[in-house]
Amino acid sequence: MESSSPSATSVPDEREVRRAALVDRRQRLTDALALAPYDLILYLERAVVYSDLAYPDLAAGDAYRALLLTDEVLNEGFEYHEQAKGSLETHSTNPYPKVLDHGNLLANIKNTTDGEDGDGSEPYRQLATTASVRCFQILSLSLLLCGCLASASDFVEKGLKILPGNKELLEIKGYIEQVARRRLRLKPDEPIDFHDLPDTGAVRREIYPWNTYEPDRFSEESLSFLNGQLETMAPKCAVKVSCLPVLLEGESNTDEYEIIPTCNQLGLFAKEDIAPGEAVLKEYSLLTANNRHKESTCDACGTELPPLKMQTEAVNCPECYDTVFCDEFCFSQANEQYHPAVCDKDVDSIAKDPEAKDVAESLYLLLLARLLAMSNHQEVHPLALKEIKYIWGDFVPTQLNDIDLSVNAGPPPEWTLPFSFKYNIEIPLHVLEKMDIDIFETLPQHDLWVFNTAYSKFRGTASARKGLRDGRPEVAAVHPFWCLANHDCDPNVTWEWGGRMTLFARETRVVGNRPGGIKAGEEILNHYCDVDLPVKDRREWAQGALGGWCMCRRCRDEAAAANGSD
Ligand SMILES: C[S@@+](CC[C@H](N)C(=O)[O-])C[C@H]1O[C@@H](n2cnc3c(N)ncnc32)[C@H](O)[C@@H]1O
Repeated sequence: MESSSPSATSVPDEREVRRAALVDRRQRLTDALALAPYDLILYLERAVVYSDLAYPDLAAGDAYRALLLTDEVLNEGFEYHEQAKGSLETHSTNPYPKVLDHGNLLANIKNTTDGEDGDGSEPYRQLATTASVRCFQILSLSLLLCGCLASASDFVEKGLKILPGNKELLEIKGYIEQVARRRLRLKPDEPIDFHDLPDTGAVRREIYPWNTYEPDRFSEESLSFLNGQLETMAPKCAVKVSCLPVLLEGESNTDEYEIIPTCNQLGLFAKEDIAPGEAVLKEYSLLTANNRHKESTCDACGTELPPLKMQTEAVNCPECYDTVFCDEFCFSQANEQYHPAVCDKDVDSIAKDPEAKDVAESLYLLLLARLLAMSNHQEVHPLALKEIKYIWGDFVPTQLNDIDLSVNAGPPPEWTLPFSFKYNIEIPLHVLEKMDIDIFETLPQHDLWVFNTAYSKFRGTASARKGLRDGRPEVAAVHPFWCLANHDCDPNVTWEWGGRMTLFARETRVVGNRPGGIKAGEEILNHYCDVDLPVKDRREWAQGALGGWCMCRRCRDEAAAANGSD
């Protein structure tokens, strides 16, 4: 009989109890924001909770929304001025809200305003100015913790312009300089060129404890939904659980091992025999993006349009003439699924023709913009849209991400979601504003954690196509069923993306030149890299999409053979 000793019963430790209390407080503040969406103090309070929970990115997101609301309060002509001012006036100015009583802030503000002759110092204006400095403090420290030094530095300077002697801001400025020196490898006396500061970092990639949209991908319900959808696009395939090698970060001595650790994920499997050369899956997706401004691709499916003279079936939207679709089908699908949300709204020029360093980020952002347009037009939460709901997000368990942060260290290696102020916070909100969406009223659909979750799913599943002009990625798309197929360096399919994403059974296999074709029960094995390359190059190429060093049979055999011959 099993006995239960006191140590066997799970007593939550102090850290867990504190964490649960903070998650609970976050929920109460989120509920309060649903009732008072223009209340900048609530945003600041939630930002502090996010900081305490070690989500500096989410803290920065809330502090930025609070900062936008301070602008609304201070500028009478702004769209939400009345609502933001009204909400702020519900808070006391004596004493000030607790969230503003931080370090020397209130004393500094008092000293600065005591010398003034009362001009413009209506209580709510003073409160808004004080709150803006608190926003700059949270923004600069949080962005520093995420590794976004240029934005952190920008916000610290903006805060210091209002309160030049503020001790907390000066301290943060000092930390930014320390980290900048380390990241730029500067000697202590070398000057820092602030234009050189890195501005991308990493944040936690996880299913947030409050995310109720993530399905159990292995449940009967999910699998039967996915298989129902698959019926028309891949009638000979089924989605099933697949046992995959656990991927390592780089080279290891396990290539020769017979048994390696595995994990369960989803994959595509043949239900019936598939002949060599036969189409395995044909998928149409509107979750596409194009980062060239006036480009000749279909706005809906991303197909390259034929030269103008030859266009016979192409359709221009009669309302916003510049938007072109390859045919009536794409035009009607776009109108059903997303186009009215962006039609004639001047969203088109955002993030187009980016600098070389921003090409990939711009495509991910434009995929997010398309998702938001679909969500807005269809009135479905972005994470509930079937185009991304079931997608693999390469999430790291919350417990592994929950580590102490140090201002001098930068983001820990467990944090794997690339992050920048510009692409995760600023531009997505700008896109929504262009779409005439009130970003405050629609917080549940447009909270930063929602954007981060969508980004987690796009990275690792989106495919991109290079432009003919300069070979840079120009068009990207997410095909939620195509991306269920796992990788192998001896693939049994190959793929082609025109208007549809198509998987074909290979005529011959790479290893041993065996005949192609797929037998019922076999897994559909796609390729995420050029399989004609040598093993080391393949592993390096596939690493981004796979999330680690490829451990397929072919890679392990070839690497072990190469090691043996060294
Ligand atoms: C595009 S998804 C493929 C579908 C995914 N297995 C799912 O459950 O939805 C890519 C992810 O699948 C996993 N994967 C694909 N091929 C793999 C392989 N050969 N070995 C290990 N993991 C693989 C990796 O975790 C990768 O990040």
